[in-house]
Order: sequence, then structure tokens, then C-alpha cells
Amino acid sequence: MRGNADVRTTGYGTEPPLQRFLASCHQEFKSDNSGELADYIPELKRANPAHFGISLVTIDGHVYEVGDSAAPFTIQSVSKAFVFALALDLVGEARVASAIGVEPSGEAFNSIRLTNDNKPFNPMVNAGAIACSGLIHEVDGRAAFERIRDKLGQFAGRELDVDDAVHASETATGNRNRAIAWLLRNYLVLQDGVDAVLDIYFRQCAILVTARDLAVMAATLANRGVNPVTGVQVVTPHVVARTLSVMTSSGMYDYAGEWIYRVGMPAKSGVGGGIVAALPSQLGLGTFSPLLDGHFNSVRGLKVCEALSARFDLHMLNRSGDVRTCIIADYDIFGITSRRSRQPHEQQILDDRHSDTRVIELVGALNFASIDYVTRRLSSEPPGAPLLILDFHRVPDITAAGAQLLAEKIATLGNSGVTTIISGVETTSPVWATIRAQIEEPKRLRHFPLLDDAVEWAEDQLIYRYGGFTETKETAHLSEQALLADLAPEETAALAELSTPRRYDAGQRIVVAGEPANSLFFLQSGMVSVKLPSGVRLASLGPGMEFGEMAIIESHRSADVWADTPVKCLELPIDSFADYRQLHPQISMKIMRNLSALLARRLILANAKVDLLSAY
Ligand SMILES: NC(=O)CC[C@H](N)C(=O)O
Repeated sequence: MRGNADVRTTGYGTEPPLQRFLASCHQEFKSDNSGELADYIPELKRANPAHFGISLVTIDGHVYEVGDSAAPFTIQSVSKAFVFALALDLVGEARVASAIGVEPSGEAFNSIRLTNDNKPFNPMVNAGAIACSGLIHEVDGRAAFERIRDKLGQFAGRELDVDDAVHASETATGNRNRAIAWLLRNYLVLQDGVDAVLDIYFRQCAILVTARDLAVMAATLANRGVNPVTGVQVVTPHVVARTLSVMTSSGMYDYAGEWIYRVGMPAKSGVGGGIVAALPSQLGLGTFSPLLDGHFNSVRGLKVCEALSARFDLHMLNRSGDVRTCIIADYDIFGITSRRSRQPHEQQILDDRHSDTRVIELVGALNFASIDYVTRRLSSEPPGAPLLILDFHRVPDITAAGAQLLAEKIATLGNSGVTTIISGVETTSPVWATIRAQIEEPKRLRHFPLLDDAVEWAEDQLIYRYGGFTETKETAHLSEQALLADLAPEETAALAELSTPRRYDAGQRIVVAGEPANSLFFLQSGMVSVKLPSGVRLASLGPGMEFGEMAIIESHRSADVWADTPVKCLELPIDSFADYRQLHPQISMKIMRNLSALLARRLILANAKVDLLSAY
């Protein structure tokens, strides 16, 4: 009998393919012992050259780990990307730009060269990073390091410690950085307190992380500043975009050009052996191996990044995607009405005026290009339906740019008499917040969390607009019940004799899902809703309609029925109804035919919706 381990490893490969790929990278590259440990900071020579960890975190928070992904090492220059993000967050873009450029220098990380206006080229080289730490120091003074440590901890999703030995070692030998710092002081990029700023910088470089931490930090950048593991919004999407931009152009120093050409992901390396790479809206990658190449980048880490990008064609400029796929359904309400059952004259209006309500159901993360396509599609057709429903219940995200285009289109439509109804998003959802933020005056804009409620509201507008409500029956006689169509007056009178009048208050539950189905109801006045226990509405019924009628063929209730308003109805016990039908087989035939017609109409409605969605 093979052991469990054998069965598990020789099973159907329960591991996700990406886990297997990362493990194969680790297996292939761990034997590459080229490169050298960093030795200009003596303590770094104590690193274990065999250490090799890989971690990848997805923007929905899944963490892949292989090898020494939990081995701690000092973050070193990887910290620069996150401290730059913190500086943008803390003192604002203008202040940062006044002290630090964003141009690649094409030189090594410890280059002393400054720009023609005596500023560091960018925040990824030591000069720029020391200037960044100086900006935090200007605000916090001695508390600056704690703010840095706390922010990097938010990116990693846990509290981070410092390797005091590495901090002491770099403090003792960091004379080149001292020269850079005093040069910055000379040009007033740094203010007073140069030694304090240097100590902040040395301490931030000595913060201990793991490959897993780096992957979470990178994934936070990939996820518009939200840590996908903790859910914390660490920095704004605006700050993320600027941070990733500088990582793209300068994160790998004088290897940056080759890096973007070959790998195509914003990245940052460190002499401790770490590399982070972030693929926006997809993933964050963290690798650790302390053997460095001539550019002071981790040899094995580079290979992992290059292999991942090449194998899955992940270059960030290789953006596929057909904007037209953002529309999953585009239809009017002919045959696809809401779940509110309408009285015959109301339904006639909807059948006649179905083209007055258009529904477009959207899908996927929407952006500038996809919303532009939606607006062009709306513009390319003649002015059509006065009621336009845009449903977002399959849309997890929309960018501000997309929302801006949408808002402008809604305003234009409003000016031409079209009311736009947005459905499928709660008022608390980020998608609604992004859209609403772009709409100055919500003229001719309505919002419903559920598409069905939006369609019902639009139907009500049409019925009202074409005089339907003037004929709406407040009460209905038993003879008008759809289930009893074609029965003679004395036949319905006999059924009324067998029924009991009932009254219910608004909000009262009349029928309970799962209970025995031992009666059916004829609605005389008021409105009721048929709902699943989950709260999903299946139908809303008005006077002249029946509910609980499935008791004729089912033993237990399949849904709840709630009184939306005060309700008057007749309750007919199913046994009495069965006895009556047994005594009057002809009548029974009529009733069963009516029931079949009712069920057929519901089936047609359901099929139309399924057909519509499967057609896209
Ligand atoms: N590239 C690096 O990781 C350099 C960081 C190191 N603390 C230094 O300033 O030299």
C-alpha cells in the first residue's frame, strides 16, 4: 500500500499549475551558484548563499511559496520603492518633486552624480532614497523611522523588525552614503540633521523581510494600493501609479532598460538579495537569493522573474483584451420583463412599448477603453429608448477614467431626455462610489441595487406614461383570477364558499418556504412578493393573481410569500380544492389548463433570459 505522500504526489496534481511552475523554477535555478554575496556591508557577508525563496501573491490574496520563502533577510534598496510611496503620501507629489527627479540615471545605485539642477536623478538610487528619508524626517523628526517601519509593515501585512547587526555594520562603513548625504545637504536637498537622516536610511535598509513579505508588498502595489491579504488600503492608486512608474524606469538601476525590455514588470532589487516585481491588476512577486550579479541584482531572483514573464507572456505592455467583451447582454424588455406580474392591460402596454426600455449588462473590470466602447455603441445608434438600464452586477471594478467617460455620457443622454438607471451595485460598493464621484448633478439618473428592481421601475414609468395606472384594479373578484379563467359564475361561487377570507399587514409573511403546502390563495387587493429564503425576489403579484398555487402539484412550499402592502385574499384549502375538482372533472380540466398556461409563461420568461445571456 503506497503511503499517503505517494498517493498525493502521484495523484491528479491537486496543486495549481502556477505552484508547480514556481517549484520547477526553484528546482532549476537553485543549482546556479554564480554571483557574489554583497561584502561592502560586512554583515551581509554572513548570508547563506544557498538560500533561495520564491513567493507570488495574487490580487485576490492567494499566496504561493516555494523554497526559503520564509527566510529573513534585510530589505535594503527594495525599501526605497515603498518609502518613496510613503513620501508621496505624506508630503505630496510637489514637495517630493522639488527634492528628487524621476529620470533613470543609467548608473549604479551608489552613484554620487546628481542632475544638472543638483537633485538626485530618482528615488531608486541611494541619493534619491536618502533624500526621501529626509522628507519623512522633515515631518516626523526622530519618529520618522517608526513611520517608515509601520508603513512597510502595512505593505507586508505584518509588523517588521530590524536587523541591528546589519544596521550597525552599515553605519560603521557607509561613508559613501555619508558623502552623498552631505552633498545633498550642500545643495539643500537635505535640511539639517544629516546624521539623523542617514541613520533613518541605514535603519530602513536593515528592516527584515522574507520573500513572502516582498510578494505581499508587491501585490499591494499591483492591487491599486490595497493589501490583498489584509484588505488594508495602504496608499492611494495615484501614489501606486507613480511608484510603479519609477520602479519601471529605474528600479533595476543600470540594468533597468534590459529589465523592462525582457521582463516587463515594475521591479526593485536590493543587495540583501531581494527582488520585488509587480504586475498591475494581476500579481506581486517576491524572490530572495543573496548571490548578486555585477549590477548588484540577485542572480536567481532575476531568472525567476524572467522565466515567469517569458513562460506566461506577462510583459505589462502585452495587454490583450477586446473591449467589446465588456457587454454581456444588450436587449429591450420584450419578453424579459421584471418579476412583477402585471395585470393584462399593463402587460399590453409593456408589450407595445418594450423598445422604450433598453438594458445593457456589463461584465469585467471596466476601464477607459471599455467604457469608451460602451459610449460609442450608445452614440452610434439613433436616439432610442428613453429609459436606459446599465447593469454592473458582474463588474468588480471601474477606473476613475472609465467612470468619467460614463458620467459624461449619462449627462449627454439626460440632456436628450434619456433617463439612465444604474443597477447591480450597492450604494456601499467601490464601483458605485467611483461612478458617483464623477457625476456632478444626478439629473435623470436612478440607481437600484438589483437589476430586477430597475426593470420594474422602468416598467412602472411606461405603464404610468401610457395610462396604465388609471385602469389598475385596486381589488379583483374571484372570477378575474387567471387560474379560474373560463369558470362559470356559479363554479367560482362554489369555490368562494370553500375559501376563507384572510387579511395581512404590510411586511407580514403569509407563506413560509419548506412548510407543508396545504392551501392556495386568491389575491383580492394589495401586493405580495414571492421570495427565496435568501431574499431573492421571484415574483411580485397584484390583485387578480394567485399564489401558493403550486400546492396543487407540490407537497411543500418552495418559497416565502410576503405582504408588500395590506393584503386581502381568499385562502382555499388544497384538500377542499381537490375534492371539488374530483366532483367537477370538467372544471378541474379548465383549472389545470390555466395552471399549465401560467407555468408555461413563467418558463418562456425564464428561457428568454437564459437564451439572452447564453447568446453573448
Ligand atoms: N542596492 C541596495 O540595496 C543598496 C542599499 C544599501 N543600504 C546602500 O545604501 O548601499
